[in-house]
Amino acid sequence: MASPVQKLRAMLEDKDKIVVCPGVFDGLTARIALNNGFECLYMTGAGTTMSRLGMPDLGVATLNDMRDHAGMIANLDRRVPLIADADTGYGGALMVGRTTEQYIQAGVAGFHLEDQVVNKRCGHLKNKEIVDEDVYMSRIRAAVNARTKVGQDIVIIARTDALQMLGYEAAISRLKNAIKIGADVAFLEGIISKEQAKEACEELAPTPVLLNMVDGGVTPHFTVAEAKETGFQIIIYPAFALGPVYRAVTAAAKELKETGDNANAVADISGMGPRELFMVCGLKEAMEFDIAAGGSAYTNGV
Ligand SMILES: C[C@](O)(C(=O)O)[C@H](CC(=O)O)C(=O)O
Repeated sequence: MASPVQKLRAMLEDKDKIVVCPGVFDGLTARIALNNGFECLYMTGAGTTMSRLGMPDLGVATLNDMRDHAGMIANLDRRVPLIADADTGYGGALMVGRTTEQYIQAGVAGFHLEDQVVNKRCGHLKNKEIVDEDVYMSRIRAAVNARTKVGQDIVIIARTDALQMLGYEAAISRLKNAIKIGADVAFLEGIISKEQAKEACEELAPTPVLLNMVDGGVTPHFTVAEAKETGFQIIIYPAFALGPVYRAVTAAAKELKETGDNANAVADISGMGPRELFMVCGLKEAMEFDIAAGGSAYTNGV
């Protein structure tokens, strides 16, 4: 069986293909995306920071938070590659190397590293700060060298946040230089127009380019078909699950608080008791595994 990273590389080699990655932020949202047949997942750092730490995307999550979360998600279904956010790499070159090794060991197929200061923020917020290009290059080089050192593959996605502060030319130049030293995919954060998107894909070709589809951020809305037509080869949706979960849980909270009942919220999942919900997270396979190993706890069901 091809490894997750081999699968991701094969998808990227197909120039007629766009890899669609719903953003997941925990085991349940990952399971829902997997059960709906997506061929690649994206672990959002913003969502991880919010769900795991209850904090905004301001560089609060550490390597340990991110690696543990990514490892859990990547191993739910080893047939489906995971692209995971690795922010700034969490420190100097040595730390970026360690991050790379640990993401590889965790089973992550691809990850992105950016040029914001370690005290970073979501790429769609104002007043970002970036590091000098030589520091950024040392991050990318550290990732490339760590990959070589462990002798196992991972797709390195170079992200630049330089567009907001330095402008288009400087941002593209950073991405080109990152590619020259071994990055596999380019990620221009905070694209502000469809024209800019097209120009970037053309200038960076044949390197695959990733589109970060943050609705409500600075980038205009693209459908998958439009992104493909523009020349992107990966599209990530960081808020794919965050928005729906926020809305649904807020409605349920209001209902229970205001009416003293949760009838509407329950009606939304009618027919789903605990057993059906656990099915979403592999109940059937877990029981089958136990039975196949000779266990008797689940032979009569649950
Ligand atoms: C892609 C991103 O790094 C993420 O954490 O998912 C964020 C997305 C977001 O905050 O909505 C980003 O910086 O664009």
